[in-house]
Amino acid sequence: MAKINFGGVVEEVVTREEFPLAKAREVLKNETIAVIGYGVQGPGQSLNMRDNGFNVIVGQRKPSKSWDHAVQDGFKEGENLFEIEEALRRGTIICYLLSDAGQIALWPTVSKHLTEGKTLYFSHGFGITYKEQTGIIPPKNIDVILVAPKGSGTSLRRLFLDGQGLNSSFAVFQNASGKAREKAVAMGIGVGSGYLFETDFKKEVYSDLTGERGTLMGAIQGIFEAQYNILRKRGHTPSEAFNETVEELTQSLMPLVAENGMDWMYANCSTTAQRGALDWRHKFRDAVAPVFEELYESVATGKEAERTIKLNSQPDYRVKLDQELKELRESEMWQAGLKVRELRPKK
Ligand SMILES: NC(=O)c1ccc[n+]([C@@H]2O[C@H](COP(=O)([O-])OP(=O)(O)OC[C@H]3O[C@@H](n4cnc5c(N)ncnc54)[C@H](O)[C@@H]3O)[C@@H](O)[C@H]2O)c1
Ligand SMILES: CC(C)(O)[C@@H](O)C(=O)O
Ligand SMILES: [Mg+2]
Ligand SMILES: [Mg+2]
Repeated sequence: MAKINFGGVVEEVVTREEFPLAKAREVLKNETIAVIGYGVQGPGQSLNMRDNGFNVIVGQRKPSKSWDHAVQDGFKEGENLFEIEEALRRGTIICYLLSDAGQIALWPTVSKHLTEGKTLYFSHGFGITYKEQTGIIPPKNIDVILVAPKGSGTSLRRLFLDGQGLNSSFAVFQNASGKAREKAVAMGIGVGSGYLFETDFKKEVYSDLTGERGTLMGAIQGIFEAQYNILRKRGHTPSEAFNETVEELTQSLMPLVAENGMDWMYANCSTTAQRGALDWRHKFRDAVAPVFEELYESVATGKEAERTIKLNSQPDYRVKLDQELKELRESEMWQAGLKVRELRPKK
């Protein structure tokens, strides 16, 4: 493990240099890796592992859109694409990549196939951490590991095809074989991680749920809306409000942050902008800090898990989610965004 100083705190990470793909292939050479579920992570992880030379099979309900998606991606029925139970029977490493709510429904089926020597793999600490609510309690005589790519399965695949890699966390919950850690790291390299940092199942799920409800997805939309609304209320046009709220951020400023940090982005803006941003950041931080306290508490007490399980286990959960996404898409702000995107000059 490489020791890296992250802002004054030394942590150990696994890089591709010290754990090359050839080593990962050697560790997993006798394994049949069964990816159960072909939603967002399923395609990204299984295609990267397949391209990396691992023995991957996909298990998916048939007929379903996800089954057709797997066929389009080159998986062949009876060869490396099976109905879920058949994939569970064949797999030695079971990658449980159904939705977190879906994992509860299928657990009685999955657990039947978790015989001694097999490995259960997750990409989220959800099922294990909230076991009182999920009922996911694996048998003691198997390895239970986690590799959680820190980003969308779509980005995992895109970055892999670009020759880069998304960072992932990894963790071991049960080490029946004595080799669980090595297997987890090998899987992390196999799915195309850039580097891997160690965590445990609880920390993974607490940070992940906080992040996606917070700055990564929930808070960012909330802040966009608040700023867009005030600009519109004060007489600005939709195009001006959208450009000043979203387009400039994604097209001009965030790429600079990604490249070289916030101070560098600030330094590439006017001194007027720097003065204002450096003053106002404190007020925004203090205003949202109590919301983040509430959010973390909701995650830690299991309230977020309870709500997710309850709503995403209903038969029409997909219809309802799609309806809410449609409302977002059809809001004035994002309709303005659609037009702004169309006006971007093409290469
Ligand atoms: N989406 C991401 O990019 C992402 C990133 C990191 C980690 N994760 C984690 O990876 C896991 C998989 O997430 P995802 O977003 O790919 O899942 P998803 O919501 O896209 O669902 C995956 C598949 O589960 C199937 N499914 C749902 N309920 C089912 C049921 N009852 N029986 C059989 N099949 C069912 C769906 O048809 C779908 O093909 C989750 O634990 C998630 O938290 C996801
Ligand atoms: C891609 C995310 C938000 O990082 C993941 O955590 C998810 O749940 O989809
Ligand atoms: Mg998540
Ligand atoms: Mg995440």
